[in-house]
Amino acid sequence: MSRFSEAEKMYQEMGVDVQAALDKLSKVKISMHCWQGDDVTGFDAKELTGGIAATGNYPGKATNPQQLMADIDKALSLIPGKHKINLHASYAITEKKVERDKLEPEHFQAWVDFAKERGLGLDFNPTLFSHAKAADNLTLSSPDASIRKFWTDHCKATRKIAAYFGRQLGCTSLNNVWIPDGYKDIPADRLGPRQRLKDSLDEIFREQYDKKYLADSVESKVFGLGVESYTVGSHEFYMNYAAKNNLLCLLDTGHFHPTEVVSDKISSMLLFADRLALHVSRPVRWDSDHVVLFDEELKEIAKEIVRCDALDRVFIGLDFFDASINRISAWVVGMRNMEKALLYALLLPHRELKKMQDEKNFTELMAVMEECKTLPFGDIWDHYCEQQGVPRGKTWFKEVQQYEAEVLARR
Ligand SMILES: C[C@H](O)[C@H](O)[C@@H](O)C(=O)CO
Ligand SMILES: [Mn+2]
Repeated sequence: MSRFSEAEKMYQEMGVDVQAALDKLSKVKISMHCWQGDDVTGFDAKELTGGIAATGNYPGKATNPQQLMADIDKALSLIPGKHKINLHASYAITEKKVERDKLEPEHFQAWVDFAKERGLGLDFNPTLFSHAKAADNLTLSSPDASIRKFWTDHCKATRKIAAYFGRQLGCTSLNNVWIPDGYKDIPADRLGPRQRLKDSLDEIFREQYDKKYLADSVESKVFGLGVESYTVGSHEFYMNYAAKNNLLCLLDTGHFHPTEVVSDKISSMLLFADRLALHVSRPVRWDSDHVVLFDEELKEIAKEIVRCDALDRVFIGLDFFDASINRISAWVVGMRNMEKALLYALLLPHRELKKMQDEKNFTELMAVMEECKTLPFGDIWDHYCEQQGVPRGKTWFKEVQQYEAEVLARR
């Protein structure tokens, strides 16, 4: 009997249908963020601003579209499943400089072709940072009407581009608005900037697009570097704005107070909205954007999505940028871990566990939950990787090492 068959039998004894779990996982699309490949630099900017920072100086980062695409290809060859690539507007591929408020779908045609050839989806984000007009960390909430107009036009342009992605690829594109706006020190006026942000958003979202192709989300944050005292786009602001305007609320796991967990928010959000978006990251003491590990909170997030039967209602995207390690390895570890967490969650006997909770059988609930932790999960995961034609175990790392020696080290 193979290790997989033995493992499958053990899961069956717990009441879990392994084949059904593998089948469900193979249909999940995770959005892999392009910006891990070049430390959020983009092709139209020089310096990363906006209260976020990529720290480290690992050699071999992508510095042009060809390199970034080649690196994404390498990473995807080591990740099971068919996924999406998450782009920022700063990754437009243009012959001459095109200002961000003038971007059009054609400036992303190379990405559309790239995605089409590989059967991938594309998600999108306006880039309201790393730009002269965002120098003070004031964009959509700026007191300067010309600055607000520039960024409002930019966001409108990105909605049009994302809708184009959705139509071209036959896969809904999520366009997520995140802005760096805030103040370093205690503000004299909290309402004004939020009122201006609300007005800008009303203008951005005025035009209606087919929801089959475009999903709009807004991402909150608790604080950023240099804007420690006040963030205009707070969680309360965006949760209310999204609910009232039928948009998706995007929860970034690094954008809450350190003892707050996104896993506990998912069920509440899904009770009141059709769809939810996530940026899965790993905050270490703050919004540090470390690579996602197969840790307790990641498992808990995956469990909540699965328990709510919401795999088709939650847009799962990754958001981290570690410049201190091999960037392809960072992608592969994060993506494989997100998938591992989903598989782990799909392999739990949720109905039985829920029944124990409802019957106040908390002793057995704890005992069974603990037993589940030592089921031979790794054998099922290895089988899934083989089934999907990617290396299992740590064999993928050798390929990263080889790519580093042959490609990255020569840049
Ligand atoms: C580059 C991303 O859009 C950015 O990380 C944003 O999503 C964020 O999380 C800012 O802290
Ligand atoms: Mn984010």
